Amino acid sequence: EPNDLAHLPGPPRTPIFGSVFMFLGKSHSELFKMLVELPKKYGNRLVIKAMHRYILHVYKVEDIEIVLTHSRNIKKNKPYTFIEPWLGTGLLISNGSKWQKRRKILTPTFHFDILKGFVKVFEEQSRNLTTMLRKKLQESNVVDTMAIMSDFTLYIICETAMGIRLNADKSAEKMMYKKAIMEIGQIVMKRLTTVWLHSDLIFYNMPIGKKFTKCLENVHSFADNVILERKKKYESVANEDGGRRRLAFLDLLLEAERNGEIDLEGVREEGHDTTATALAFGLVLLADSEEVQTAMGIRLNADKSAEKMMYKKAIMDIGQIVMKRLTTVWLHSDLIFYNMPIGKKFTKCLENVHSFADNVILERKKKYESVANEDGGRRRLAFLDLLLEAERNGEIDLEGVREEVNTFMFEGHDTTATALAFGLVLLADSEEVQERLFEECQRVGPEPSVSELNDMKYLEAVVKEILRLYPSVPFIGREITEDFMLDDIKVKKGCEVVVHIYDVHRRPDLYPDPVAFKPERFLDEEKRHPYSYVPFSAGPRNCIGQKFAKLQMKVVISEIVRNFKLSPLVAGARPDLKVDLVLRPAETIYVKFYPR
Ligand code: HEM
Repeated sequence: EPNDLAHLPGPPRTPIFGSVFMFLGKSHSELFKMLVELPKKYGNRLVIKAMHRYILHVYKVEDIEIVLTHSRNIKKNKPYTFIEPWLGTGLLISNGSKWQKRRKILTPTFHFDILKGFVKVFEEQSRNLTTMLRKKLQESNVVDTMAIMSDFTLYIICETAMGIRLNADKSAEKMMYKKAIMEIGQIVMKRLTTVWLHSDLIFYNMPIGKKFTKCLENVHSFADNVILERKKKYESVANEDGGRRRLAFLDLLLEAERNGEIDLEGVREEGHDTTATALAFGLVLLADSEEVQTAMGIRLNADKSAEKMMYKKAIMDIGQIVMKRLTTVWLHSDLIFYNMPIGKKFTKCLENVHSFADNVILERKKKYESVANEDGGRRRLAFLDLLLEAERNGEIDLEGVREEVNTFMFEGHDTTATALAFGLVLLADSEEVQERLFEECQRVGPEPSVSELNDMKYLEAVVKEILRLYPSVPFIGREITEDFMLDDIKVKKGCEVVVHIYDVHRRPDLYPDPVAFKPERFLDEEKRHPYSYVPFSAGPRNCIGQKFAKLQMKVVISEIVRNFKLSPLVAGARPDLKVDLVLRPAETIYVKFYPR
C-alpha cells in the first residue's frame, strides 16, 4: 500500500537514511534557523524522512486542529523517549490508560480555587524579586533575564505545588539542578539530530551519554530531596493525627475561615453544634471518643485531662440545668433565671464549655496555620500532598510520585521562565507598552486580586502576545497509533506528526507584521481561527498548568512594571534562538532596569 506521506514535499531523501544528514554537525541555533526555513521552502505540509520513519510537519491551522483534537492519537513521538530516563512516564510522556488515570488524579490540583490560594505566593515572590533587583541595581542596571526568572519560577513551583521553600542553604543544589536541566536539553537535541546516537548502546558508552547520566543524577537528587522533605512533613502531620485524612472537619472550617467564607464565630458555632447534638442525644461521653477527637483533629492527652473533666462536668450540669429550667415555668424568664444561683451556675458552665471548645479550635488553628503559612498560605492538598496521599492509599507507587514531581518541577518552571525572560526583552523594547501597562496597574493598585488581574485586559493581551512570539514549547509531536485522514491525505499508524507552534504564531497571513510586539492584536475581538494560537497546545493533551502559568506571569509582570522602567541593551534587537526542550535564547539575554 503506497504511503501518502512519501509523495509530500520535503528535504531531499536518500534511500536508506532519508534526510538525516542535513542535521549533522549543525549548532543548536543553526538547527533552529533551518527548521524555521523549512515551510518557506516546502510549504505547509512537509515530510522529513529519518531512516525508515516518516515525520510529517504541519503548519496549516486546519491540520493542527485535526491533529490536536484527535482523541485517540495522543501518544508522544520518538524524541520524548530520550527524556524518559529523566521524567519517567509522568504526565507529559505517558499515554493510554496510565496517562488517563494520572490526568484524572492531577487535574483538581490546578483547579481555579487552588490557584486563588497560590496568588499570595506569586505576590510574595514577586515582591522578593523586586527587593532583590533594587539591591542589585546599586551595582549594575544590566540584568540577566533568564537567571532571575528561572529562580523566580522555580521558587514558585516548589512552594506551591511541592510545599517546599527553597532558601539560601539550598542555593548550591538549585544551581546544580538548573545547570543539569540546561545540559540535558542540549544533549537530547544533539542526540536527536545525530542519528547514530539514537542507539542506547552507542550513546551511553560515549562521553556525551556519560555526561547525560551525570546530569540525570543531579536532577534526580534534587527532586528526591524535595519529595523526601515533604513526605517527612506530611507523615509527621498524618501520624500525629493518628493517620487520619488531613482535611478533618475542623480543618475544613478553618480553611473556609481563611478563605473568608465563614468567620471565627461561625467556626465556634459549628464546633458547638457537634457538642449540642451530642448533648441532645445524651451522648455526653462522646467527647471522650475517638470519633469526636478525629473530627476535631486533636488528641486529648494527659495534660488536657483537667480541662476535659471540667468540660464533661459542665456539659452534665448544663443538661441538668436545662431540664430543670424546662420543667420549672418561672425559670423560663431570662430575667429571673440569670439572676438566680441556677442561672449563674449555668453561665459558669457555659464559660467552661466555651473555653474548652475555643481551645480546641485555637490549637488546631495554630497547627493549621503553621503548616499553611510555612507553605505560603496555599491550600493544603497541593500537588505533592495529593500524590503522597494517593501513595498512602495505594493508588500510585513512590516511583510514580517521582515521575510526576520531576515532570512538574521541570514543565512547571522552565517553560514559564523562558516566556518571562523573552517577555522582559520585548517590554524593554517598547516604552509605549510599558506605559500603557503601568497605567492599567495604577488603576488597580498594588497586590491585585485574582478577579482584578482577570479584569486587566491589557495585561492579558501582553501575556498573550509574549507567548505568541515566544511560545515556550515551540513544537510538539505525536506518534500515530491509529490511521487518520488529514483532509485528503491518509496518515498511517507508525508515522509521526510534528506541530510547529512557533511558526504558526508568526505567519503573516494570520498576524500582520508578525515579528512586531503588538499586544493590541489581542484586544480587538477579531475573528481568528482558534488553532492559530496554541501556546499551550489544545485538545486532550493540552497544558495542565496554563492558568497557573498565565496568572504567575501576570503577577510578576505587573509588579516589575510598577517598580521599574526597562530599556534594551540594543534597541530593536531580538535574540537568536536554539533548539532545546523549551525555546531558549542562543546567548544570554540582558535588559536594563531603572527604578521608577
Ligand atoms: C508559559 C508557560 C507554559 C507553556 C507555554 C506550556 C506549554 C505546554 C504545551 C505546548 C504542552 C503540550 C506538550 C506536548 O504536547 O508535548 C504542555 C503540556 C504540559 N504542561 Fe505546560 N506549559 C507552560 C507551563 C506549565 C506549568 C506552569 C505547568 C505545571 C504547573 C505545566 C505542566 C504541563 C504538563 C504536566 C503537561 C503535560 C500534560 C498532559 O500531557 O496531560 N506547564 N505545556
